[in-house]
Amino acid sequence: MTRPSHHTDRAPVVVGTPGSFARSVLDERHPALIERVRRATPYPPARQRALDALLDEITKGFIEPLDDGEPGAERWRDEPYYGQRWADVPFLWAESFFYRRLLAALRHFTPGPWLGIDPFAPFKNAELAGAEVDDELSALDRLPGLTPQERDRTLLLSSLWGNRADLGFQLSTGEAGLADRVRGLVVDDSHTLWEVLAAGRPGRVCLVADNAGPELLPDLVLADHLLTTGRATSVVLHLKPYPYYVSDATTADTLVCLDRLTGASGHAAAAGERLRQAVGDGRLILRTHAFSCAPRPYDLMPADLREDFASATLTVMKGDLNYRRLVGDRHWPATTPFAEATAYFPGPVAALRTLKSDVVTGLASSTLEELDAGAAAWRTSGTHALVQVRT
Ligand SMILES: O=P(O)(O)OC[C@@]1(O)O[C@H](CO)[C@@H](O)[C@@H]1O
Repeated sequence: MTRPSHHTDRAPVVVGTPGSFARSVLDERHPALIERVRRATPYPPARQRALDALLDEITKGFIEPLDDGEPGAERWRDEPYYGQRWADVPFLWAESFFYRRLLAALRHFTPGPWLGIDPFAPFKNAELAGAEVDDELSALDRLPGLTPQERDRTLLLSSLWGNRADLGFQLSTGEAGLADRVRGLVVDDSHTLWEVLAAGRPGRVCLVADNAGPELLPDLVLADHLLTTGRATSVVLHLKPYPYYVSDATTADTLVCLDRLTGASGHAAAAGERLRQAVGDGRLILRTHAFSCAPRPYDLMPADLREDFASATLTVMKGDLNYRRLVGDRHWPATTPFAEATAYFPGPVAALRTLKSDVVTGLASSTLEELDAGAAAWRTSGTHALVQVRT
């Protein structure tokens, strides 16, 4: 049985009525994703029929549990939402279970020819192969010309903004929307982030990754920077144990990114070599925990994960989903202090996130007023970002 969240006084975001952001994810992104997945990989008839059934269920039906024979089904057995309409359950739970059902439909966990095949790999690979990535990697050669402070800021912000373009997001906004983003930070606690790292050195940093490819590359370069500047003696990179939310980074994606770095030139290649070495001598630790794909907020994390975060000088949470899980996917007033929403967290924690869903905390009331008076979709369009730190 799951223990209750610390945040039960705040209502969770449910998928809800048409017109809400959460509902658009279920009504538009998930059906579109099923179509993309089936176009990207030639699945056999039985898998195609399983995808048809899933599409039918999410658009017209009620939530069905995983088959008893599905590997890991016991983890999902006691959930309270089976038999309900997809629109009536918490958004966090619905999305997570959708990805688990998609993998079940494709036999991702079943011994046989489709075991371990990542249905999102074609999208992730295409993104990583893009010329834009070459440009971003060669831009790293300008780092030596910067002051140490400018270097810190550049690498932190490139990791932050790397989160703007996850593949799930592109499904409904299109490439054009990505080009003209305004780079607006709604909260910038980056000075506190560097202070926490300076005060805690030599220490271990947990970096909870989000997306693969163009986000993971700057995350890895940041990890290298933390190691080479002595801010971290080791970096624990938390990855997803299986494909999730389209573009989330797995161990396989990390290895591909390391190759992409070492295959480049200049600073990128040197960082790639150092990171390979760091994996080899235990200073860059790749970790996957089942809870990383759980449909739950972090306040319900299991003891071993809590200990991991407690032992770190700083835990850095990347991306929108990690943010939703960190503060609970709940209806917080946007001016609720970030420290209040994350009070349960076992150590200092930082969020690096572009805003791609309704939940936000820690805004100054003047900032909130300004945002509400401007572009309607500032919470969900990825045009804004934040660096928040709780010491
Ligand atoms: O965690 P990420 O990659 O930054 O964002 C995940 C995301 O695209 O998925 C959800 C909707 O599908 C939203 O929370 C968010 O927009």
